[in-house]
Amino acid sequence: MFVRHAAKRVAGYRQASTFTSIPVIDATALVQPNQRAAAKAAVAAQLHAACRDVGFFYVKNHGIPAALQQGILQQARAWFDLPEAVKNEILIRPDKHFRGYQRLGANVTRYDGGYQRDWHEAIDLYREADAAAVAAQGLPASPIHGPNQWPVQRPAFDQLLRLYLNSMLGLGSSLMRGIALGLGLEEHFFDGQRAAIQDSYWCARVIHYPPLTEGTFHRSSASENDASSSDPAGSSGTAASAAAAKLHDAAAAALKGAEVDRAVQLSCGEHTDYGLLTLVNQEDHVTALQVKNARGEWIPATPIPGTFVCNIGDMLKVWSNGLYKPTAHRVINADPSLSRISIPFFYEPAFEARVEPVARLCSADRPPQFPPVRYGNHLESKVLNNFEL
Ligand SMILES: N=C(N)NCCCC[C@H](N)C(=O)O
Ligand SMILES: O=C(O)CCC(=O)C(=O)O
Ligand SMILES: [Fe+2]
Repeated sequence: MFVRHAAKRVAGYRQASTFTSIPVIDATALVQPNQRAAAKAAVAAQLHAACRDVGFFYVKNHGIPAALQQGILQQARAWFDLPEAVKNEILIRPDKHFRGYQRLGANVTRYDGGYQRDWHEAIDLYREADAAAVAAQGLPASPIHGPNQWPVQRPAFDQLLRLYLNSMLGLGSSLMRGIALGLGLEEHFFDGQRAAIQDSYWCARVIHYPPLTEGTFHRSSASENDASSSDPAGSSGTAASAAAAKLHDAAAAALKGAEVDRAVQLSCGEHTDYGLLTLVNQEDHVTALQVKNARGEWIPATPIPGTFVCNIGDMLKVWSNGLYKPTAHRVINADPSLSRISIPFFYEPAFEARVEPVARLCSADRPPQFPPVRYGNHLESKVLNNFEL
């Protein structure tokens, strides 16, 4: 099976696709030391086919220990069981750099002409970026730069999460090396030489999806979710946080009045991811993530124990000059008796990365399809517009 794919390495622009299942890829050759080049190339060819034709794949034998992959889900579940007042100690806010705990309904999915609240609660974390250090490098400030609000209310979770995120950063970079090879690029293409700041501006979202059948979103609880009225510390802050608050107010004003009543409440609305590569750690007991194929059919990403579900994001579309496109997906947690935990880890470009079609993937037939974009701008355009806090 390896050999057949490996022999057939063509970068055609076949348009995805009427896939009805999601391929499973064994990552051993990318994550274990001293692997033969031919073995890496074989995995790279599978990644290439999956990214081009589906935009989604599972990885197995990824090197993250089962105890860590499972343990972090269990710890997360216990954290979400804490009283609301405790969780609100790390409430997400503009002046907390959009990091921390988002309550049910705080995150929204935008549609033409409106938005709908997603039916989940979550903790958002990003690569920590110290504002003073950013300034010292002569780089511009961002409302997103800052420290994380770690879930210190449960130290065991906090500690395991730090270990987990570090491990996922390693796995993300290993898989991106395979993807670089699959594109016919130098193995380390995505490692950091693409940017002024060397590191991936990774993101992680620890998510709890209650069953949808607990009721569609109530407008009354929407107003309870008004962070500014319930948070005495909200007014303190520096010029930077004032600027962040102002930016956010402008975004919120754009959202206000545009909340739409859609017939169907979703756990997470249809979207593509923002960056390079998403790795989803999901509980095994419920199928809720769905992936859209070219016929508009929703294909379930049924949990396969021990794997991560992976998908590519908007920036890989640009870098690959449209050879790879991010695949739309959504979450519907419909079973009334089951709640679900998932932890997507987003391996992203550096904040300052200038993302543009790679010259080798452009030709006279196919000139650059996208203008260059600074990843930080793309991220800000999403994060500053996807919260109704
Ligand atoms: N945080 C990242 N990168 N994940 C993508 C989240 C997409 C869901 C969000 N409601 C939206 O519509 O954007
Ligand atoms: O919960 C999941 O399975 C995926 C969530 C997702 O698509 C996202 O947060 O970007
Ligand atoms: Fe997603």
